[in-house]
Amino acid sequence: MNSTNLPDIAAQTTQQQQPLDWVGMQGIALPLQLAGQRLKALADAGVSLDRGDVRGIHMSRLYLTLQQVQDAALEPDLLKQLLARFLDSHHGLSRQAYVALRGEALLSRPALISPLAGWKSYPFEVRARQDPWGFHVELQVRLEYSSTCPCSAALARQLIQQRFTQDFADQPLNHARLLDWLGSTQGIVATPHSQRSEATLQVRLAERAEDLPLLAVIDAAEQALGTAVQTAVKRADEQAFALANGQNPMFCEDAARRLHDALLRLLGLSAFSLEVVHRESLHAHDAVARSQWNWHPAASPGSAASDMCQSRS
Ligand SMILES: Nc1nc2c(ncn2[C@@H]2O[C@H](COP(=O)(O)OP(=O)(O)OP(=O)(O)O)[C@@H](O)[C@H]2O)c(=O)[nH]1
Repeated sequence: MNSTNLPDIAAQTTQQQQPLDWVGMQGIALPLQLAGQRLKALADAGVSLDRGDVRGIHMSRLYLTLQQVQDAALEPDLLKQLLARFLDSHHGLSRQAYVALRGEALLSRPALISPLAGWKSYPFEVRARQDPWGFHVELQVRLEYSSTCPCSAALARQLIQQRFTQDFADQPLNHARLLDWLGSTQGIVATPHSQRSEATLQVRLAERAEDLPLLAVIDAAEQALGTAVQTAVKRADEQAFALANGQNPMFCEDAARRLHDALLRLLGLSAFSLEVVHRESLHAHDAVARSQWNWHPAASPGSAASDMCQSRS
């Protein structure tokens, strides 16, 4: 039996006359090539159904077209071609096409001091949309870092000062004794708390961006934060990490501002939105800060262009 003998429900018309914003499939398993690796990903693919009288879209056409992304490095141009094919396969039915690809990029990260390295996983999502107003790509990535509470650090320093006053009251300062004291738990009587923290960065690419800036965004963010979680760690690396944390205490507000500045300096973006979550060890709840630049929905006519025109202030 060939397909012309099979009932085609999608081709039927419907009385309801209701166009739909998004119709498609979610959670399609797919290999991807990104950051020089072949990754396991999940994809959502869809189109608008602008003909209110048409019963259904052609799911299989989107599914089969999607298979083409596995053969080349994931770049904006590949996504643009993919969405153009989605629309070609739904000519007369759809004016908007969407794809979202989620996975985890495994990147090798060096130790702070020792000549070692290890792997770190960065969950990411790439979202692309083609509509009558243009082509839009967004990249989202999540990364982890350590944040030491600046208030706790100041409170700990105060306790250390008080202990010093107590232990050395009315005594001439003796270098050797002071050195011993500093190296003892007696001396450093209190330590600040720090916590594993998480930043989620969403960036919208400028119209003519040629690459997906996954590595650039991660590197800029980790540099701005200064205390990204580590992979391979020997004692020398842990000591360097302790120094980095001590020199770099931050509230969630500090982390959000640093990331905002870092993303503003990255070229090739037309907008971004970020959130930091400090999973507090002082509290049972999280401290959270958000920031954004130009991050309004780019679905309306002219908004993508106005994204491009706004100055980075
Ligand atoms: N539109 C639509 N299709 C669905 C849904 N759930 C499952 N499908 C199935 O997806 C399959 C593929 O649909 P089509 O792409 O229209 O398949 P086809 O008619 O053989 O392919 P074309 O000839 O290219 O249209 C069909 O067997 C549908 O029944 C749904 O909710 N909506």
